[in-house]
Amino acid sequence: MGSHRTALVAVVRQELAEARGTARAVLAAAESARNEAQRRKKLIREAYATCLAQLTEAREAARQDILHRSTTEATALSRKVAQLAALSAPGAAGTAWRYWTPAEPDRVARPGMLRIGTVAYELGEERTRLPALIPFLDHAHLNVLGARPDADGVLSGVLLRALGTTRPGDVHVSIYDPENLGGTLAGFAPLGNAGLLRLISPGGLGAALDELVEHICRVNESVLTAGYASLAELTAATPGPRPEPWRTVVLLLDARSAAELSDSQRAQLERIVRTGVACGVHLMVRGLELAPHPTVERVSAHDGIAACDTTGDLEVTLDSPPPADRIAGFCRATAERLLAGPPPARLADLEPSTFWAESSAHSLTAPLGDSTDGSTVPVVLGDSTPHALIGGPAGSGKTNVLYAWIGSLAARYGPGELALYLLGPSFAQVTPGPRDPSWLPQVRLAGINADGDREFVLALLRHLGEELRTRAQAAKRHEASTLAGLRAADPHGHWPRIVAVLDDVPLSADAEALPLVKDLARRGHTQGIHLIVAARDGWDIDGFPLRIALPKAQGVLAEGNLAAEVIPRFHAATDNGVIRVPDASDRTAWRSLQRKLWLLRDENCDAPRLFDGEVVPRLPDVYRPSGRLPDDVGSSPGAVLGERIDVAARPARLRLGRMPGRNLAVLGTRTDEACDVLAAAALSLAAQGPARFSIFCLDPDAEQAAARLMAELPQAVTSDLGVVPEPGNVPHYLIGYGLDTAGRAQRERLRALLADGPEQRMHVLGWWRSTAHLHDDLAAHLGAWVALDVRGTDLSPLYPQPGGPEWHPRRRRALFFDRSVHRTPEVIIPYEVNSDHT
Ligand SMILES: Nc1ncnc2c1ncn2[C@@H]1O[C@H](COP(=O)(O)OP(=O)(O)OP(=O)(O)O)[C@@H](O)[C@H]1O
Repeated sequence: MGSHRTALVAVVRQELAEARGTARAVLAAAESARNEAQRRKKLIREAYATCLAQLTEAREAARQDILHRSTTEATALSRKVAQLAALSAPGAAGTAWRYWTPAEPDRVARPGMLRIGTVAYELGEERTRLPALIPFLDHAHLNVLGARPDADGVLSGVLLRALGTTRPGDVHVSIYDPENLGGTLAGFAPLGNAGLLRLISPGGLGAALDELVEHICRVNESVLTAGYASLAELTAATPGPRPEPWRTVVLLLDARSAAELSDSQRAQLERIVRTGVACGVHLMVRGLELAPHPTVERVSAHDGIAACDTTGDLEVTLDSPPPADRIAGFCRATAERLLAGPPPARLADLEPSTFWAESSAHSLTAPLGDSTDGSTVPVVLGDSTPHALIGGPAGSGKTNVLYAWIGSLAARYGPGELALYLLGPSFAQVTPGPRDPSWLPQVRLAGINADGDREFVLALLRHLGEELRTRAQAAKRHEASTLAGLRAADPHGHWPRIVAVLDDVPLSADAEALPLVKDLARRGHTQGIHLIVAARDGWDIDGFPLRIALPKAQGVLAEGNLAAEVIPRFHAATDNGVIRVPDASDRTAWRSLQRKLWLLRDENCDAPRLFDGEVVPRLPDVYRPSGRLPDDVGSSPGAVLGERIDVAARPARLRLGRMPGRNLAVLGTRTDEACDVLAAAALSLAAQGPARFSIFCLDPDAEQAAARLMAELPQAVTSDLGVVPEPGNVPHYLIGYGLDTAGRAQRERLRALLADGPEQRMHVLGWWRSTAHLHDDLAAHLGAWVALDVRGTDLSPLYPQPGGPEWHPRRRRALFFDRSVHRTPEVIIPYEVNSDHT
């Protein structure tokens, strides 16, 4: 029993121990599960916190980015809006009263918007303002409602800006102010002095409205007849002053006076609202609500704040009214200017709406200036007025008239229609210069500083004579009798009208030039060649039917026409009336026009040739030996001696063929020029092919020049004329300096060379200081000479006619005579050869 119990106890114990063990295990598992759950919970918490932080960060970054972008875009947008506002209301239309000055626009400018205040808005941290603009002239009537002082301020501001952005006289104002009888806008009263302002009496409103409606009918009729939809369109298409001024009618009403308006007055007002803007009639109404219409701009103003149709919901802070003294000062000045007449046209006002759009087939028509009413006055160079004479005393503005005319012509007729030859002291600026590379594309030739070079004037006249002959022959071939006919028969030919301008060129006493001018005047116009001559008083010539007289000019206009006596400064009188000439000599204005035309030119258009009598031409590089020379030299190489005084600036050449007398004498005491002539001759001969040179210098003053020439010439040797060089196939030139002092033996050899050399291709090019040492035995073999400071009579031994040629020596000019070519000698400009290398 005891053992049974013991066994039972043991079993129970055993089971209890097992149960305890199981319970412990379950507890341990439960604990570890709890730990795991807690760990997970912690992890989740941490992840949640990280996620939250990241999200916050991302949200902040996105917010900053959006903020930055919106600020940048808003700044750019606001800048653009500000630019747009400045463009829509430039200058006097938009500047604050503190800085305000009136600005007269170009004739072609159209009215823009006008500022009445500002609109504020937030830009980032800042508060910014933009001008609040409303339309007026050509666009809208203005209907201001609200508090009286605010409304009056808006009205006076808009009226002042409208007047200050248009030309004096272009806006007429009528004011109906039944309570204050004009006192409300008293500052504008001075406009009345020039007829620009009218007060409508309290009983006169009906008549005034009737008259406005009639005016609208009349304007409408002429606008529609001309094929336009509005006065603004007609004005834009019509050159000159406005065909009709704008009419601005200010009605200052209050509740009582508004209630007193009769039905017919209200009906007339409605008509004006509907039709006025297209006819330049604008209402400015306070105290009465106009019937809604697209052309009515409504402004409601209270306590310095306004809302208007153009700015919509935006609140406008109104500008304070313009200062009364500013209004009065402006109106006084405008009235005075108007009474003094409109200002003269500017050079830019002579420009056509399209450059180079005209054909010169029948004439050249261009305005020279405007008349006192502001309309431009065209001047015609054509069949009945082919040539013009501009006369007036010194400083009266002749050159200025020429510039105005040239500019006006050049703006209308392109280089295919017009070619200009200009001779006068001021024409350098139409050619390219170091400071301004532009030129006038129609100019073929400009001559300046030619006072001492009548040869240049003659060359130009002869060139025109040549052109006349060429055209006459072409016309004959095509059986045409006028330029228009020739151009029609030969449409691919190049037949521009030619205008030659001679400004202050001494012609009257020139027995050679005058017949050439007369001949051109008589026959030029049929071939499209026109002359414009500007001269001081005392020059008169037949064949110049178009007369332009400057103040105090004598004998220019028809007898009995005293206009020149009475016209003021900068005016010009013609037989048809008085012209106010713009300031065309103003460099900035001229350059601006020239630059525009220059940019229009064709790429093949050559720059004009400039002849400047004070500039010494350099020996062109093509006449210097450099690079590969031709193997063969022609049978009569040409020695280049200087520049010919002609239209094309060609070199004067002396042909040195195998014929007796083909030698050259350079005569005169001006060492530099003599050395330059010899150097140019020798270098240009060397540039044409194989040649030999012997340099023979007897004058110490010329040694340096002789040495320089030696250095530049290939195959040159010095010589003392001890032996006469052997003839050969290659031409041989003996360049002799200061041959006056040659000894007897040298002279003998020289004579032999002069006499027999040329036929064996040996030629002497020699310099003698005077002709005294050129005895007949030498002179007989000198077929050509270049004379510097030698009197004409001293040249008689070398000249076929007794007494020698007529020659008045002057610096850097030489008389060139080649017996086998010239009938009379020609004046040349010796090239400068050595200025750049010493
Ligand atoms: N319409 C004008 N408006 C303004 N200035 C002008 C006008 N016409 C001429 N002038 C000025 O008057 C001055 C003299 O003009 P210009 O040289 O044209 O006279 P001119 O008759 O050719 O003189 P001269 O006979 O001495 O050559 C110049 O300074 C020129 O700028």
